[in-house]
Amino acid sequence: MTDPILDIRNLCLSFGRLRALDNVSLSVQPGERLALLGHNGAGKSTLFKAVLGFLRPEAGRIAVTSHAPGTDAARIALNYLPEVVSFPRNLTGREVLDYFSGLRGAPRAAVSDLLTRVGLADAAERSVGTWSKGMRQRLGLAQALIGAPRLLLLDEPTSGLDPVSRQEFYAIIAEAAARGSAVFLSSHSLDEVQDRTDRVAILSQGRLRAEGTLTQLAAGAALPTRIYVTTKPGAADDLQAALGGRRANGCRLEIDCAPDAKLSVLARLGEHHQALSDIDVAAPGLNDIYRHFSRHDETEDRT
Ligand SMILES: Nc1ncnc2c1ncn2[C@@H]1O[C@H](COP(=O)(O)OP(=O)(O)OP(=O)(O)O)[C@@H](O)[C@H]1O
Repeated sequence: MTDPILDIRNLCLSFGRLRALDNVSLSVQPGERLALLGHNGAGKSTLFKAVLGFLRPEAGRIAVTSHAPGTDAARIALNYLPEVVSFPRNLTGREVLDYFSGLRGAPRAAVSDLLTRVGLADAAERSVGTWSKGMRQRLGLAQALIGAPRLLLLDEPTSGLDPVSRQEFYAIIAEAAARGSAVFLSSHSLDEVQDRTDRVAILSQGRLRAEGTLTQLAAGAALPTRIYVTTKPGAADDLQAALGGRRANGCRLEIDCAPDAKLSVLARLGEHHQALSDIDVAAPGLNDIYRHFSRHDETEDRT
């Protein structure tokens, strides 16, 4: 395995008595997209601010391309998109990107391509003050892509984007990852990151509750596969007596089983095929997994 672009080890950071981050360890490899999920106040922005060098942890360490946060080498290696972007209203989109390209020492010749890639070529010569929130967010993404940074740090980057723009956003970060950038983004939208990131980390009350691919998290949570059975009229009682499960209504049964028992349950249902109208099988999704790993929220106190 190559050296991680971002390496966080045993990070602890407090605001007074509040422990905002508690022994958090994470790493992101080149070309990898890691999504950080967590409720409001879980510590996501605090973690990003520590990676940026804006906040100092009281314990643990962070390395950005092996450099300490806030050093010139670390700042050159990463670009950041904050949750709420703000640009000078009187500058045009092109002038904003020209300005940030200058700051990063990146070629201005690349600005037109960036504007086109984020769908802002037609608006490029208009002042940003006349743009919609979604357009400004897309300009923020273009700004974050300047100079092909080794680490892209994106704090709730799709808030304010419509569904089509969200899809396009994830296509653009997939391209950045394919070129070798490490992508570390936070989100509240579980469905959104499910098929669009390589790994997921779940932060709750400042602690990392789980981290891995969706398959690994699903296995760790040992959540059941749910089989939805619709019966022919009058057949539900007999089928429930034979196979168990919960009645959802007069002709619908829900049967939970371990993922590796799914085929044998389906085979048993096949023996009763004359009683069946339909079957749906639902594997646990990220929403179920997220709920499982963040359920400590209501019971723990981190002060
Ligand atoms: N400067 C600060 N001073 C005191 N407490 C703070 C400060 N910044 C954050 N906190 C607290 O630290 C905890 C984590 O906040 P943080 O902003 O990192 O959460 P978050 O996961 O980004 O939340 P959200 O999804 O709402 O943006 C919260 O309890 C917050 O109130």
